Amino acid sequence: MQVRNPHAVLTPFPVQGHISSLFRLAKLLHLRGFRITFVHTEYNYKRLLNSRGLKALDGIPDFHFETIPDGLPPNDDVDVTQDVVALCKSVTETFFLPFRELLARLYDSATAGIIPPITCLVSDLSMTFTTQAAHELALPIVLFSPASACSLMATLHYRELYDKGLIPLKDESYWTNGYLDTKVDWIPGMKNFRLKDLPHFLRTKDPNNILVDFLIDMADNVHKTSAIVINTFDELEKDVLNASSSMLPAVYPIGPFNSFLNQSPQNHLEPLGSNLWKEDTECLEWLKFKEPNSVVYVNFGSITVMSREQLLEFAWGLANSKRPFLWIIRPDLVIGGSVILSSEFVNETSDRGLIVSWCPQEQVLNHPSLGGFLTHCGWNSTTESICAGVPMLCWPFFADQPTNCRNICNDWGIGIEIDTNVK
Ligand SMILES: O=c1ccn([C@@H]2O[C@H](COP(=O)(O)OP(=O)(O)O[C@H]3O[C@H](CO)[C@@H](O)[C@H](O)[C@H]3O)[C@@H](O)[C@H]2O)c(=O)[nH]1
Repeated sequence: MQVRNPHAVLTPFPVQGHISSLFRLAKLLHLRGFRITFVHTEYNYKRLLNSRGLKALDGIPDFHFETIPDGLPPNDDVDVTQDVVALCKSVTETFFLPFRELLARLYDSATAGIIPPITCLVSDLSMTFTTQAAHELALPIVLFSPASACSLMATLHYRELYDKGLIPLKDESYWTNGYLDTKVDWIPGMKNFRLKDLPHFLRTKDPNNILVDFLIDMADNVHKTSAIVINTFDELEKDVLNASSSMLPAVYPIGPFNSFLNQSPQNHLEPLGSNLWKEDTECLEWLKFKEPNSVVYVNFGSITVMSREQLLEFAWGLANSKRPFLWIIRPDLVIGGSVILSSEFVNETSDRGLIVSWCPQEQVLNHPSLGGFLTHCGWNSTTESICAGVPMLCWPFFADQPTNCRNICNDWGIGIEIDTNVK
């Protein structure tokens, strides 16, 4: 009898930071002999082809892509992956049916002997509809957390924050009135945390906030699966992982994925990438001419936005640091459109600063010229920086970033936080 490869269907939440890490897990599974079906939204699939070339997703045996619509109105001018609220709403309301249809098609192909039958689904925690589809079709499902164990644990306690009356916030002055300094010392495995250190979605006055409701649904859904994979490792988050063992289904902290991938022979998978923006590789050439450990690398990930004033603060901070810097400014980083930096700034920094719109971040972080990383503390950036041994200067923007920042600066001692008074 012919033995067929196990077949995993992986479904990321359709934003860059979630796609990046699940894609790495897909590659690791493929290296272990799995057939992979990786499910993108139609929109993101088009973006990948645009950024990486039409052939970039073809030709690797047993590594396949499928697409489902994202349910958002077509818009060639606006990047829909940047509107997290709209995406969450659409995930909840529109993704289930096309996903179930896709599984039915894969089932038919497997029955016809064209592909191996689906062994299991591996889905981002945020894609809760996949659990229902798995149960309806009697398929095993494993959930995947692209964020840290600590952020997951905090999110699992959002309902309790409500029950204790700590959220929603009572008034707008929470930024300045010290309320966010309120101690939260009852979440298992998380010592000395304050409200401001928890994933930032709780900073709302709205009792029916879409994102908070979305996260509470996500937390409830966690208990409907048999296993959770987290892109973290025991030594980094021992306390919270220990605490989670009695609260959650089986937890597998099998990260950091980038490190395991880099240790595996994976040249044949090299052409497969997950960056939705086109990478500028010339910055790697530029880095070659810089002193070891000298360059400040500045990157705020794929979703952070900032005001013109904030951008200018960073610009002049970099200019006044007198250090070489590589700064990634996405075209949509600044609210209200791109900013042309003054000729004064350009003259001051042209011999030691390089600005590009997207880079191969892991290669940059591992370059010997890197000295430090000014980061928004996205979990991928955090783990990539840890693996590369690069200290961090932290400017958390939203989501799980305050939690990561707290761990980086207080528990792990590998970064310092920028005190943000500029809004
Ligand atoms: O120029 C760039 C910028 C980013 N990246 C990659 O893109 C990913 C970005 O991920 P992350 O650092 O986690 O930031 P976000 O894109 O902001 O990710 C979202 O998703 C993460 C995982 O859930 C969360 O931790 C973040 O808070 C959330 O904003 C990383 O793998 C980077 O290496 C590049 O390759 N080149």
